[in-house]
Amino acid sequence: MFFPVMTALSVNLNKIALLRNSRGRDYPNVVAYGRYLIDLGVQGLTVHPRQDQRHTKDRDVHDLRELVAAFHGIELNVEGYPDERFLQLILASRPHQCTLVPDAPDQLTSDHGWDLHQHFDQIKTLAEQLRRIGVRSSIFLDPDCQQVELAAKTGVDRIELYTEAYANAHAQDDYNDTLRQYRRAANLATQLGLGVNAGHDLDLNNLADFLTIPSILEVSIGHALTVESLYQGVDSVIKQYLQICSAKAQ
Ligand SMILES: CC(=O)[C@@H](O)[C@H](O)COP(=O)(O)O
Ligand SMILES: NCC(=O)COP(=O)(O)O
Repeated sequence: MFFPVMTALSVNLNKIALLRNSRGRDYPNVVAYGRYLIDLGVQGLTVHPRQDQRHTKDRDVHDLRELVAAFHGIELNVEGYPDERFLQLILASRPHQCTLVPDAPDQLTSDHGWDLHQHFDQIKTLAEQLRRIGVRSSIFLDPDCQQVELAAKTGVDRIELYTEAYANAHAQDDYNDTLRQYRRAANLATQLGLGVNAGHDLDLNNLADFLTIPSILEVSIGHALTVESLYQGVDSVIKQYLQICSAKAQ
């Protein structure tokens, strides 16, 4: 089984874009902020341009694609529901990774993974389309071994484990059973040849315990990281995340 030396930190810029959008001018500038994060050492940037464009907009994807192209090894991960608009955006911008999320148009935030009993053919077709254009595919998934087995048969490259249930259990200080479920799903995915990412509600308090699962290739973190940066400053917060993500290298 392949275990990464360290987990890549991909910072989700949605909440930076939300702040920008609230005043109708380009401040904070999402690309400048992304550049600042790259200089601090993050390995990736994530955006989730929702159908209503209330956070990151399609334009941001193109601008960030141009930014990361100037940095060797820095990846852009674009997440979203695969409607026609989103797929055209992926085709035009060619990010390193596209994470498909089963969001409804009016969804407040992502709150479930794909049900592959229902959407197997759709995901199989999309995985093939993404492979053809050279974009790594990932799908947002609950930590459910049946879903992981189906995911491996769709041909996707990776899964992103939806971690809200883990984060909630961790906040209650009662997370061992839940974490075991994630560990089982991650181990099975790795055995079946899938890469494993994770995200949603991860934060400085719960990440280290989650990364005791050795196979996590990438975590995408945005909401809590932005709030923590308000309290502690972004330089310090990113430094702490990078320490946690590289702890297994020591
Ligand atoms: C798929 C996922 O968990 C994230 O993309 C998360 O939904 C962040 O998006 P919001 O910032 O819109 O909540
Ligand atoms: N894929 C998860 C993500 O990008 C960020 O989720 P959150 O940290 O904003 O909950």
